[in-house]
Amino acid sequence: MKVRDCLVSAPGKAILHGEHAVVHGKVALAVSLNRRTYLHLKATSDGTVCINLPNIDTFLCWNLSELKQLLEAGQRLDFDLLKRLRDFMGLTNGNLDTSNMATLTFLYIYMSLFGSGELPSLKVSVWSELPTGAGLGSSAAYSVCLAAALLCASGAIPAPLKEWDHTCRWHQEDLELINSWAFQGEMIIHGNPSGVDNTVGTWGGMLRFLAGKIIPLSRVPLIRILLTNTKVPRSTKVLVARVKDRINKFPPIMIPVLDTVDAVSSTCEKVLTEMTREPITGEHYNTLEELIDINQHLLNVMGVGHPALDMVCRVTLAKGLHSKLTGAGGGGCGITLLRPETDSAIIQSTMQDLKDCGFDCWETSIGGPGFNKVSCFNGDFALNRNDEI
Ligand SMILES: Nc1ncnc2c1ncn2[C@@H]1O[C@H](COP(=O)(O)OP(=O)(O)OP(=O)(O)O)[C@@H](O)[C@H]1O
Ligand SMILES: C[C@@](O)(CCO)CC(=O)[O-]
Ligand SMILES: [Mg+2]
Repeated sequence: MKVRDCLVSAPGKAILHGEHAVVHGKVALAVSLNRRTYLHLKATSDGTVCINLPNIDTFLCWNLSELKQLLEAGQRLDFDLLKRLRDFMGLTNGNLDTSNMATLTFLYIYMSLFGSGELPSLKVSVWSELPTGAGLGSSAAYSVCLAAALLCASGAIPAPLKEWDHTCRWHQEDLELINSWAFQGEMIIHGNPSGVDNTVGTWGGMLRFLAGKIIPLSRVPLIRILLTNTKVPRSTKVLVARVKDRINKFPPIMIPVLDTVDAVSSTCEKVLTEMTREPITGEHYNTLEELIDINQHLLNVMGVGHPALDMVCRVTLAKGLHSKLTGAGGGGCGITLLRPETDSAIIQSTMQDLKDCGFDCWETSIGGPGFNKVSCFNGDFALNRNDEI
């Protein structure tokens, strides 16, 4: 089978409000970041499929003949395939570490998309500017890249259309297909994802997400933030399961907490909208800061805080800045709101204080391009061509 070589990329994300609550049907506000994951897919002819995942030290190859034995003719690909793949990889349920989850996700999407025909020989390399497992949607960016590249290589979606300014775009229905396969990747990595992360990874920009419904927030003010990676490792799957256990244990206590987070997200959305319609005032920023503080406490109540995240809040508050965790929590990253008038000397000294705690810290603004097909190669030559090799 002929497959198209391609290079794709997808952005990471930050959640402003609504992490965890979104898994239980509440609103989340999420935004793409200007740090991305990249995937290069190359057709080969040696009868193997190989993955190079340098961020997680994973370099594996399989013979196509071995993989073919896992496919049952005519069968729809589903959790039976997942089970066969787990057995093939020698995995038990408790054995889903970083490398195994990434590998299983790749094999599942690859086998699902190519399983009804001939398995192609190819090499897939993925590298990322996002910290792995730190709350910035690294799993979703990985899944979106896999879905886009493998769908494109399989011919299930066409190569994206070239635009006048040398960028490429897929049609809405192609993006929906990418998003749905990326969601399956997230299911393997997260267990019970809401879909918000893969949706931001696919469409980019800022959006409101509620029970699978996406409302792009096209008019939002540019907001500067600090992102701080505490470097405390954690797994979204474990944290999502922890919150679920707490909800099951204390429904009358936890359900109102989820409702309150929902109200925080909606109030934040309202303020952001106001900020685009009227002159931005200090009062707008005061409200955004209060919402950040409230939500951070609620996330602690859900059991997804961490002493390192408390430290981020304390260190930044000492400089008058407000922070909350972002993503699944339990470690990983926090976001800090920067006011327009915040002096650059304050920002620099806050960043230094955070670095002195052993954290990584960088300034960014939120928004940014969504998913983009970076380029399509024809052999070693032409960029952005639809030709098959
Ligand atoms: N660059 C990458 N290469 C290969 N696998 C990756 C890469 N980035 C992420 N992954 C996969 O995603 C997993 C991390 O997902 P996890 O959902 O726990 O964290 P996250 O997505 O960074 O944070 P959050 O879900 O809170 O935004 C890793 O264990 C790995 O399996
Ligand atoms: C914790 C969570 O709400 C966000 C992780 O970035 C999980 C999800 O929505 O799938
Ligand atoms: Mg994730």
